[in-house]
Amino acid sequence: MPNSFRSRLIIAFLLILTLMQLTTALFVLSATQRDFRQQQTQNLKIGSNVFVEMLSNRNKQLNQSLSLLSADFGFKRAVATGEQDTISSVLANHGRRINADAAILLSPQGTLLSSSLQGLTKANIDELFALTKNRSTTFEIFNYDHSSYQFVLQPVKAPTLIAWVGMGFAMDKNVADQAKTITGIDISFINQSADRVEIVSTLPTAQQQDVLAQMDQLDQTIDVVSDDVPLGYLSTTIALDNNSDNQLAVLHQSNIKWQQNYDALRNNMLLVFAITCLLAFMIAAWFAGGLTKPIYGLVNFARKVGQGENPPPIKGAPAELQVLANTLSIMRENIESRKNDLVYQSQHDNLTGLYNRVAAKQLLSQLLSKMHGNLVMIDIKNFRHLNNIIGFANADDLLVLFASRLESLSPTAQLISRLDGDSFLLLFQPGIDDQQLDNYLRLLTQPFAIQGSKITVNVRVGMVDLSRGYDSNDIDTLIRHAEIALNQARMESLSIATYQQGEDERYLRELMIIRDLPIALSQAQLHLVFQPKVDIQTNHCHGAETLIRWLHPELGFIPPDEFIRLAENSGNISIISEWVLNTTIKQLAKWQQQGISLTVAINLSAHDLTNPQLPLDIEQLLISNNLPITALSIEVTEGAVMKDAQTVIAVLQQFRNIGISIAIDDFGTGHSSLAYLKLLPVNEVKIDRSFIKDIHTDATDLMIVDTSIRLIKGLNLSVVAEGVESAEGIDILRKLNCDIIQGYVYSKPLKADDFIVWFQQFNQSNVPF
Ligand SMILES: Nc1nc2c(ncn2[C@@H]2O[C@H](COP(=O)(O)OP(=O)(O)OP(=O)(O)O)[C@@H](O)[C@H]2O)c(=O)[nH]1
Repeated sequence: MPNSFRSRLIIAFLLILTLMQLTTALFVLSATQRDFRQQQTQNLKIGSNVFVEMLSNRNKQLNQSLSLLSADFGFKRAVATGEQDTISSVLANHGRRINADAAILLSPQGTLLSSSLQGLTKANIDELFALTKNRSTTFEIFNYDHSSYQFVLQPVKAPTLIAWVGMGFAMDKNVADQAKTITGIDISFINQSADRVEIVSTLPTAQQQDVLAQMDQLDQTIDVVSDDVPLGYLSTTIALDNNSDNQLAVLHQSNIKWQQNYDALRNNMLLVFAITCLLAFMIAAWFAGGLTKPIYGLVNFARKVGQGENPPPIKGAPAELQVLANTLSIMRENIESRKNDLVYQSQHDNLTGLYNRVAAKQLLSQLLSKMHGNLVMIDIKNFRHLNNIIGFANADDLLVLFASRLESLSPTAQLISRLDGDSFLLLFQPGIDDQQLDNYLRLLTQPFAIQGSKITVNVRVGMVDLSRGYDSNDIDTLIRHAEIALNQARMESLSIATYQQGEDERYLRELMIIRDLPIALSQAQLHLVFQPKVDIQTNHCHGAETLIRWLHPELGFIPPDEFIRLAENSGNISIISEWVLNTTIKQLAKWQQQGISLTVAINLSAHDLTNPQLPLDIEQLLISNNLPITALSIEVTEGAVMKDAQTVIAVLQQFRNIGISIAIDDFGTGHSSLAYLKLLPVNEVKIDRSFIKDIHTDATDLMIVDTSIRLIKGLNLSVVAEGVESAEGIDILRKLNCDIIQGYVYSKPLKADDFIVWFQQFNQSNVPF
C-alpha cells in the first residue's frame, strides 16, 4: 500500500467509485435480467394463447365444414343408400375445400364406412368416439399412427342417426410453421408413445434432439416456464390431449436476442465503468493534488521548522493548515526562545548576570588568540564571615552591586565573569598596569550601600601575565595559574600576587603535601627527632627540642617548615601538634621508666596558642603519664604570638601558671619588638641561627647577639643560641653569658634511641668544649 497521502486519497476515491459503480451495475443488470425474463414469459404466454386460439379457430372451421356436409341432401342420400363412390367423392371434395388431412365416415355403430386414413382400427374409432363424447376443450387431438390430428366427429341425421362423419388436420410441420408465423415463437409437437417419440418442430434439428433429451425438465403446466430447454430458449408446454401427456405442443421463446441485448447492455456498462474510472482517476489525481499540495507544503514547512529554520509562511493553504503552520511557527519561536534562555542560563550566573565559569572558559579560548593582557582573579576577603554578619540575602545584593561595579569601572575588562561564590575572573586586554590595578581596586572596594548601611569589602587579586604564552588549549592551566596566584596572595596575606613561572609545580607539590598529611600521620611516615640543648655554663645537657620529620614515599624528605606552613594554612596544624604532643609524651614516659629525666621542648603553632583548653589538656596528659610538669616545655614563634597577641598571651599565662616553661623561638627574625618581650610570660628566648652561625667571623652578628643577650638577661630570661656549629662559637657565646646552646656543634637532631645514647655519653663524659 503506497504511503503517500496523495496515493491513499486517489485509491480511496477510486475504491468508493468502483464500489458504487459495481453496486449500480449489479442492480441494473439483475433488474434488466428480471425484466427480460418477464417479457419472455409474457411473450410465451401470449404465444400460447394465440396458438390455442388458432387451434380453436381451426376447430370451428372443421365443425362448420362438417355441419354443411351432414346437412347436404345428396350426401345424406348417398350415406342412406350406401353409395360408396359418392360418399368418398363428397368427403374428398369437402376435405379438400378446407385442406383437411383426414376424413372418415362411420356407421351409427362405429363401423368404418369410408376413411382417408389407412388402417384405422376399432381402437382408433373408439378413441374418436371417446374424444367426441368427453369433449371438454375447444379442440380435440386424435393420436393416430404416431401422428396427431386435430379432429372433429359429427352425427349425420335423416332425421334419425344414419352415420358419423369426421375430419381432421394433421399437427404437422405446416401447422407449426403457421403458428410460428403468427406468434413469432418456435413450436414443437411431440407425440410420445410407449415405443417411440415423434417430434415436429420449427426448431433446427439439433435443438429438436435437445428438446427430446430434456423432456423430463419440461413442466406441463401451461404457465410454468422452463429455462434452457433447449439451451438458449425459455419453453412452456401445452398438453394437447386431455387424457394423457402423449401429445404435447411446446412453445420455445428464444432468448438469444435478449441475451444479445443483455450482453450489449453489460458491455456498455463496462465501457461506461472503465471510462468513469479513468475520468475518476484523473479527477481524483487532480483533486488529490489540489488537496495534498498544501499538506505537502505544510510537511515541508514542518521539516524546515524541525531543522531549526524559519521558513516563510505557507501561501494559499486552507485555513486549518494555515493555523497548523502558524502553530508550528509559534512552537519553533517558543523552542528557539527557550533554547536561547537555556543557552543564556548555561552561560550566565543567575545572581549577577555575569558570565559563569563555563562561558568564561569558552570566551577565553576565543579571546586568547591575542596573546597579551592580564587575567585577573578577584576574591572578596572573608566573604563567609560577611555572609554570617549581614545575612545571605544582603550578601547576595552585595555580590550583585559588586558585579555591576566591576562592569562600570575603567579600564573596561573584555571579559567579566563570576567563577563561584565570591570569586570573579576578568580579562584585561591590552593589560592593566600596577597603577591602574591599584586604582581599579581602590574604586572597587569603595563602600556598598546595603539596606541603608555602608559595607566595605576587601579583595585579594591573583594575576596572570598572558604574554608568557598561553593558547586556547591552555585555558584550564591559565585559570589554575590565576588561582595559584590568588592562593599565594591569600597565604602571604598580600592584596595582589602575580603568577610566577614554576609556581605551578610548587602548587601541585603543596596540594599533594596538604592532601597526604593526614595519611602520613596514620601510616607512620612522620617521626620525631631530638636536638640536644646544652647548658654551656655547666656543660650539661638537660633536655632537647623535639622536631618533626616527614619522609614522603614519593616526594622524599619534606622540610618541616614547608609542611608545617601548609598545615597551618590548610587548617591541619592542630592534628600535627596533637601527634607531636602525644608522641613526645609517650617517649618521655618511656625514658622516665628507664630512669632518665629531661625536659623536651615542643613547638606550638599560632592556632594551638588560641586554644585556652590546651594548657589544661597538656597538664592532664603529663599527669596521666606520671611525668613531672617540667618534663615538657613549649616553644612559640614571635609571629605566632603577634597574630592574636591578646589571646595567645592569656594562653601562655596559663602554661606559665601550671609551671610549663615557655621559650620564644626564632628571636630577631620577626617584626616583634623587645617591648613585647616584657609583656610575654616567657622563660627563655632563642636567638635565631641566622645571627649565630657566623658569629665568630661577623662582627655585626656578634654585636647584635651581644646586645640581645644583655637585653634578654636584663629581663631575667634565659638565652638559648640556635645553630651553633663551631667550638669558637661556643666560646664566644659563653663569654657573652649565653645560657644554653643548640646546634650541630654538639649534635644534629637525632632519633630517640640515638639521642638518648648521645645524652648519656655526653653527660657522663662531661668534657668541656
Ligand atoms: N551570599 C552568597 N554567598 C555565597 C554564594 N556562593 C557562595 N557563597 C558563600 O561564600 C563563601 C565563600 O567562602 P570562602 O571561599 O571560604 O571565602 P572567604 O570567607 O572569603 O575566604 P577567603 O577567600 O579565604 O577570604 C561561603 O560562605 C559560601 O557559602 C552566593 O551566591 N551568595
